[in-house]
Amino acid sequence: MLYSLRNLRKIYSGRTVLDLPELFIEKGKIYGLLGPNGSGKTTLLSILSFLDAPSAGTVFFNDRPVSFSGKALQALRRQVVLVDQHPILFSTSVYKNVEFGLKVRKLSTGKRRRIIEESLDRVGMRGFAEADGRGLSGGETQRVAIARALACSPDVILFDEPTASVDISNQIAIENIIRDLHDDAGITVILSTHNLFQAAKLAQEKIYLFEGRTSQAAYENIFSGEAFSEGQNHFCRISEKVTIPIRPGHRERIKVALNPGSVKLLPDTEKGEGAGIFEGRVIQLTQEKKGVRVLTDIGIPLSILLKNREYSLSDLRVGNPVRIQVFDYGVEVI
Ligand SMILES: Nc1ncnc2c1ncn2[C@@H]1O[C@H](COP(=O)(O)OP(=O)(O)OP(=O)(O)O)[C@@H](O)[C@H]1O
Repeated sequence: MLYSLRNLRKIYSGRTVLDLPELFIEKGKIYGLLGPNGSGKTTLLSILSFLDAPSAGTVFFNDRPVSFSGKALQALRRQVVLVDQHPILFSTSVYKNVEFGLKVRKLSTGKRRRIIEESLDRVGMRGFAEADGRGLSGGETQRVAIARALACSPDVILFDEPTASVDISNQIAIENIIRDLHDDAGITVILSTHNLFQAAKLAQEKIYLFEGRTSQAAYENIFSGEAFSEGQNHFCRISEKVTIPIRPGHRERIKVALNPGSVKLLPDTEKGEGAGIFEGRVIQLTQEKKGVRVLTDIGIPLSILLKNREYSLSDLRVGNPVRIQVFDYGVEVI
């Protein structure tokens, strides 16, 4: 087994944010790590990449217990690399950015050149070798960060939301790169994503996290909140600004899943406030098989699925304002 996690916990200021009695990850597969904001995906990735130690429990890597200190950790960090959600490149050429890890390993100039060119080729960025790393778009930066990771010839690459801040064309390119890493180079990939469709497309195995624990269900838009009633109307308060209508019969703290297909897009002209109506911004647009997924920020990140026709009639753009309505029938208490 590549990873076995036993009784693993991460505790921040007395709060348990990760609680995994048992988790196994096999070699040579692509794993999708799914879960709402704050469910512990990034925390788990930083432990799996040996950048952060668990508060309790044991991580076995290739069947050996990992000690999160000392020299052995350096060797493990070469085998496993994490590509951050917002990678930071140095203010120098793309070439030199990729070269950095290789210089540390004291490889000859010729060997370095070959590895850098190969890595940049794999991500389609060889033409950018002399460009300044700081002048690239989000998607290009992400691709260079992948090349930088690849240059270290790791056995495992972890991605934290690899396509969260890139446009659609880069998203497709990055998904293809990830697929090739697995298919051609046999690298084990673990990627966190909010996007169930992306996980379905890329991953052979899925791990669902909710509030730091693994969960079985593939629900989307999962939130916790307080259920309350006002007369005949029933609500769940998810945050200070976001209260959604729910069906009757619930009290106190509940978990809800909002079906992305039953959230309605309201035209700009339809003004007025009401239960379940929210204003926010478009964060990300993704073409999927069944339609277009719109990630919105309405005070909470909410994913909506629009039919292609509905999308083409709208003028949704990343960064633009959006008005939506949530209905009680689209909210499942789980
Ligand atoms: N350094 C830290 N100190 C205190 N709390 C933290 C720290 N890092 C993470 N947390 C908390 O741990 C929980 C899990 O966070 P984490 O970033 O792992 O979630 P996530 O699933 O990656 O979320 P997102 O999708 O928003 O990135 C959150 O409640 C977060 O506030």
